[in-house]
Amino acid sequence: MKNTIGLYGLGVMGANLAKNMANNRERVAVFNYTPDLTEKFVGEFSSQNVEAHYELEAFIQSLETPRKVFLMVTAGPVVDSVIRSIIPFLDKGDIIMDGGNSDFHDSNRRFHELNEQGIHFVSVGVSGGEEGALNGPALMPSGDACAYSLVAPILEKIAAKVDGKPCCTYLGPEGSGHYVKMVHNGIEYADMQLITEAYQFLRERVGLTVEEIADVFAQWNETDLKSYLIEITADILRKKDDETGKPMVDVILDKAGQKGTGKWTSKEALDIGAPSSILTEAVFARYLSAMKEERVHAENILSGPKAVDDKMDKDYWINVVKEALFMGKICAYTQGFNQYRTASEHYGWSLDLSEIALIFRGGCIIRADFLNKISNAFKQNKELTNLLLAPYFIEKTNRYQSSLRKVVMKGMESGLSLPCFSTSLTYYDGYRSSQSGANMIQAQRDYFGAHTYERNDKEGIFHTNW
Ligand SMILES: NC(=O)C1=CN([C@@H]2O[C@H](COP(=O)(O)OP(=O)(O)OC[C@H]3O[C@@H](n4cnc5c(N)ncnc54)[C@H](OP(=O)(O)O)[C@@H]3O)[C@@H](O)[C@H]2O)C=CC1
Ligand SMILES: O=C(CO)[C@H](O)[C@H](O)COP(=O)(O)O
Repeated sequence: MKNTIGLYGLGVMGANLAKNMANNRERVAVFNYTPDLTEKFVGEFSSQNVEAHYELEAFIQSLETPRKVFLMVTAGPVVDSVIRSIIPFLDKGDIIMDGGNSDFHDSNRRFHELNEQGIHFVSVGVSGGEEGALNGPALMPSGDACAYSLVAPILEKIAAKVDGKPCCTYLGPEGSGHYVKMVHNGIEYADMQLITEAYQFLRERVGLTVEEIADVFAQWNETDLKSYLIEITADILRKKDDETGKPMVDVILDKAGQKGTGKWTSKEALDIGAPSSILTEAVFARYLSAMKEERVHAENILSGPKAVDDKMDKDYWINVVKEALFMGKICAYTQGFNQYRTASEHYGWSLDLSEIALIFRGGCIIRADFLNKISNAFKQNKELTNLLLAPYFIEKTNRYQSSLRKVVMKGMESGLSLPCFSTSLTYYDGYRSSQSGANMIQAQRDYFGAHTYERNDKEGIFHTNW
């Protein structure tokens, strides 16, 4: 009997996706570039639904037609070289899926190049890490809708489920699925940075211990802040280092790494004119964190405000920080979904923002209860220009904006760097201001470069002889 799907790439994600498919009664052929990972996979997982292959041609020929090949390999040129290697064994109508964190520009190109050869290409954004890949990731597929309908039964089966609905929906043409995954990661960066700033404020300004902050996060996870990232933050704060007995978080070097998807989101925001400032500030915060040696040097040279030793009411401030964090998250998700809307218009993709929020409810790193509210907001008003203007978010921001202000002011006053909290507030205040100050910029542009301006009292294009 032929296999229903082929999984190429048995690294961290690919191995677990193959197990997930087999556990869901798909007959999976597996292949890896080097035999070592295939041997490791076969050694740790045995299932009558898995057939391991060490020859590429035999792997492809073991698949029922139209053949469905799922690639889970390192993003970038590797994907192109793998596609080139399997093409000779494929027939017209076969389907290649790419589940890696590929740049959507590459996915657009691959979609069209393969289309010309009669091969369907489905971009599949995958989120959920190692555990999600095994037990149910969030999947963001795009490409040819007919091709998707052929792989949908498998993808929807292996995806996470929330309220019985798979966290997997066809999103749009070309590489739009990888675009959705990219911005998901941009939002992920912002969410992580906001949580980090809440933690820093509670520790350095309010004076809570690591253990107390773990309890605070665990308690927040019982509220409207409930989310995977809040949950794991509580777990992280409880973990002690075996060697020193110190909290794990205190022995980890404060230099953040990154693989690039957050940066791509920001570059793309600049290209299409989406004001994703909080997402971008989170990328810059990682860059600044990576300059550890310079920061250590500067600490002894550059002055800040005098140490403040006012006693802060712990219970009062825990609640203020909670509301500030929720407010920051609302602004960050607003920017991410605004970027989807702008990209959808820019590329002509017709992305359904309500469906994207539904996919994110389970399996993925940014899964959170309040994605239901985001989904409802876009479902109730398809023309919604900005999430901040949806009734639920108007009510929340009206209540929480003053808390974000309090945390930013207290933090700034004491010299605490709060890049995403402060940028959230700046974005919120900027968006709700009918008067922006850009009239001055227009005047300056016209003064030095005769770039012209519009007037607010009559139609037309004007220039002043300054
Ligand atoms: N880890 C995570 O949490 C997530 C990762 N992703 C994305 O999934 C993809 C895979 O990630 P992950 O499983 O973590 O990575 P791993 O490093 O664990 O696995 C990489 C895979 O790519 C293969 N590969 C590398 N170079 C080549 C090549 N030249 N030709 C053929 N195959 C090659 C490797 O095979 P070999 O051993 O032979 O080199 C291996 O199977 C990436 O795009 C990643 O960004 C997406 C979501 C979450
Ligand atoms: O895609 C993911 C989750 O959704 C990966 O975990 C991602 O690689 C994390 O990004 P970075 O390494 O840049 O922090």
